[in-house]
Amino acid sequence: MTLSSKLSDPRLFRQYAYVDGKWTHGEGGREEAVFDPATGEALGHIPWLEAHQITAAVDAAEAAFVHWRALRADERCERLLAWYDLLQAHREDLATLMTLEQGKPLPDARGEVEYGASFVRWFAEEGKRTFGQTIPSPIPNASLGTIKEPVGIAALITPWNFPLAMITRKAAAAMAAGCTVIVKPAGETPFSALALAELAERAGIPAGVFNVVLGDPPEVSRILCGEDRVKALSFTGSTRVGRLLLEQCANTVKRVSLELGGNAPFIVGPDMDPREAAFAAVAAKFQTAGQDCLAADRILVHESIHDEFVAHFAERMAALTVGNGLEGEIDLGPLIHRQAVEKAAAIVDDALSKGATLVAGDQSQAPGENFFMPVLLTGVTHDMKIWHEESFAPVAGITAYANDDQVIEMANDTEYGLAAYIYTHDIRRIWKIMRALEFGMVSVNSVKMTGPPVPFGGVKHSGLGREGGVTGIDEYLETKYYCLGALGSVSGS
Ligand SMILES: NC(=O)c1ccc[n+]([C@@H]2O[C@H](COP(=O)([O-])OP(=O)(O)OC[C@H]3O[C@@H](n4cnc5c(N)ncnc54)[C@H](O)[C@@H]3O)[C@@H](O)[C@H]2O)c1
Ligand SMILES: N[C@@H](CC=O)C(=O)O
Repeated sequence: MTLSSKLSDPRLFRQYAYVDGKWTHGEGGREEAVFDPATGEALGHIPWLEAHQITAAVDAAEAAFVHWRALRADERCERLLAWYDLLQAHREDLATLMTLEQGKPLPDARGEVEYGASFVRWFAEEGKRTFGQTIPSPIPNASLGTIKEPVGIAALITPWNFPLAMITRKAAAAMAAGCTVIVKPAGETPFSALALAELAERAGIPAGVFNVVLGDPPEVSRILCGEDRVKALSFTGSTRVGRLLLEQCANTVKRVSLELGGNAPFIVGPDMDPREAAFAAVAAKFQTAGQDCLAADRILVHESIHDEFVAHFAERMAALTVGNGLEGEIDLGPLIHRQAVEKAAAIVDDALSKGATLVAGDQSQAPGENFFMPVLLTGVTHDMKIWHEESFAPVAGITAYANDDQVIEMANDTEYGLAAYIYTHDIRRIWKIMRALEFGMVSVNSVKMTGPPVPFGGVKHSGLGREGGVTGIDEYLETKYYCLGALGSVSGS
């Protein structure tokens, strides 16, 4: 059964790049297979564009920028809202495409389509609020002020774990600001990006405004980062690659926003109900099969409730179902590829070799070579990989702590600073710990913490800038100051 036959609208399944409003082959004959991580079967192929074709995408985005920026904000808003409506109308097909290429269970994929679409709607409206300022002038007979203007072409390089929402969270903001975009999705999950392009075209978004290029990642980024005409780079992905891209953008002094890796602590206070906290921790750990920048990587439990918490955590974890995301009632799909499984196994082996205890996790039960059964470790310590590395896998590491000062030090003991969780009902403890944590986002007594109004982003090695919220569009805007002199005497200036 072909992938197209699984869609009610087969034209959403595209196996070409999308440049200047045209579906584009690679002229060098290079291509890459895309696999269903659950079955290992090839879903299709995508071309790798040649260097001159990436440059042609910049040419197209440059030409389109002139007209796109000239539209009124409400005209851009109309087209973005049309795109939003089409994302909603095709949610089922988009979710099916996503589950097939990324592996997440269908309900999670539907949720991501909704999540991704919500950024399009949010920024469609935000684009009408790019207000400037008037400034009381210290200069005689002059009027001063500022105007917000689009930076120009934005290159957007995105990951495979949220293959649709990580694109729309960037592209919608950039396009609402009046910018044109060149998206380079992850090779593991290109079809969600290409379906976005198909629906952008149907929404009346002009050729050259939303482009999707495909190719060898280092080669593509070297071209886009080295292009002086590309004025902004927004990257979501690993800290390792984020560092590379930041360096590559230095010569052209681009606006750079980075959404990088996470290593979230999940802190449980002594006043918490152990069962309630444990069930929340399972949800925070195993979301997206642990392949989530917000996944709870280090679970820090007050010593007074540690053993009860571990028992409830193990009970809830044992009830999780692992399988093909297209099947019903699945909690965890596969990891994205075999290397991810091997990395997860290495993190577990490293922890055990350094004294951790394996409470649960039997890989012999895995239903396929890309699956990794949930693992629960206790006694995790500072010297283990699981403490410092983003596991990006369904591996939970729990350890006990004695007091608030100690848990703050433990939580901050990482180069990452994206998200952290605190579970306690003591308001003084909440305020003390939240203020002391070195993280961009802190969620108290809630696993769910994101959405379009949220300034999403991290500190330390988890990134630069914020996406979403009322500041996300600023990543794609310049502030131009003007001084209108020799106006003759005007009152109040
Ligand atoms: N902070 C956030 O909002 C957020 C959201 C989702 C994922 N992430 C992070 O993304 C990572 C998982 O995604 P991933 O595996 O796709 O990340 P990755 O860094 O391997 O790849 C991300 C993108 O960069 C490209 N890329 C890879 N190597 C490159 C290179 N050498 N030069 C240029 N481009 C290159 C990939 O093709 C992909 O498009 C995790 O670290 C996760 O925490 C962060
Ligand atoms: N779950 C995150 C994506 C990171 O992996 C989000 O909500 O943006």
